[in-house]
Amino acid sequence: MRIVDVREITQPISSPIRNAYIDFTKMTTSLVAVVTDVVRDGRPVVGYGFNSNGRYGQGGLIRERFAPRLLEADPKALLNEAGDNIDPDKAWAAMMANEKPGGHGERSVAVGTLDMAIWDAVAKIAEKPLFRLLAERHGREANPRVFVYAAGGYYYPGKDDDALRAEMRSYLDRGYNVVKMKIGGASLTEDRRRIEAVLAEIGSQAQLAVDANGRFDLETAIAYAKALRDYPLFWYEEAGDPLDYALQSALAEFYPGPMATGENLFSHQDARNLLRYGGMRPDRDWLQFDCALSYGLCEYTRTLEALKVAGWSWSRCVPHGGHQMSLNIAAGLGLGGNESYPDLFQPYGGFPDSVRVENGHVTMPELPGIGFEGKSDLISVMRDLAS
Ligand SMILES: O=C([O-])CC(=O)C(=O)O
Ligand SMILES: [Mg+2]
Repeated sequence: MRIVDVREITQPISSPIRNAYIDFTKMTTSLVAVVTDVVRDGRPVVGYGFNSNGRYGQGGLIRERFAPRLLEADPKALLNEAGDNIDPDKAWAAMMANEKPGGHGERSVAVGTLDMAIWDAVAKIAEKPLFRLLAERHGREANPRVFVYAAGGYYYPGKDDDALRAEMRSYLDRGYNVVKMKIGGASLTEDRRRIEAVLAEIGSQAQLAVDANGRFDLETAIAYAKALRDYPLFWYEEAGDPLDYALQSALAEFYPGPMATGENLFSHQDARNLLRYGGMRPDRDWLQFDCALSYGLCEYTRTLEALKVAGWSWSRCVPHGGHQMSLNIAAGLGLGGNESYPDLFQPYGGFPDSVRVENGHVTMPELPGIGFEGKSDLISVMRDLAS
């Protein structure tokens, strides 16, 4: 049993949207396929992965360092004790050989992409949905019903409050009861008007989260906090720079409601520092680390361990990214839910075709692996890369 090939390609996931920090007109993702010599249902097992969204394709790093290390490793050294499957932690260690600690940069994205594909292959070789495999490994009961919220509310040219309201209404029509919109890409006065328009639209049918994408300095973050705390928001996300723990901590003094952050923290050490120094409150705040951007599930497991040590429940995690990998982790390990982008980043984000959102929840189908085979538009681009 061995990995016989690793393929990668950079694919566009661009759209004319903008958050407070970047536009997505040139956004890309790396799609990878880890091809094994294991045969299931008459075809070779291929694991697939991609790097969530927001960090561009990682082809250079994958081609030059991480894929060669996987392929050059002694195949036996990557197997589990029983010798009947790949051990993802051993594959991870092989990829990270001769990498210094710290300075996580974007190599965490390259590794996270390959890690997703390895876990997909491992669960397919085991002939189980990844969420069931994870629950078994951790001695837990899987819960296939997962909370999801609809992320959108971006700025884009010509979009007025009516268009924003219509967008949010369409999420409610599709079964969501928490929606998210961007702030910080306009003045506070304008953002207040946008928020009030959305709150008027959703009424008591849903709750609203807002996301500043790390745009604010301390003063602006606090000015927004003072305005936002009058609204019944689901959360106030990523007010300041992701690594500015002092800002996040100061913000807590002005914002009694739930805060959320973490999508741009790419290691368990950074996550632990957020818990140590960021003033985040385990009884109400939300952690959004995205495994695909942060060295994958092998590292995410260490992040979850750091949560436990700091006294946080895993149910406070609602990962960024809207991908099925985090959906599996949520169902298998009891996270609080997962992001979803009903209209964006397709075909990568979203759910298998059979899945419907009901009362803000989805129920995972019993598909081997991560479940990409259940999403026809996605599996077709994946099979174009390798099948
Ligand atoms: O606009 C983005 O980069 C995505 C984002 O922050 C989120 O989904 O929370
Ligand atoms: Mg965000």
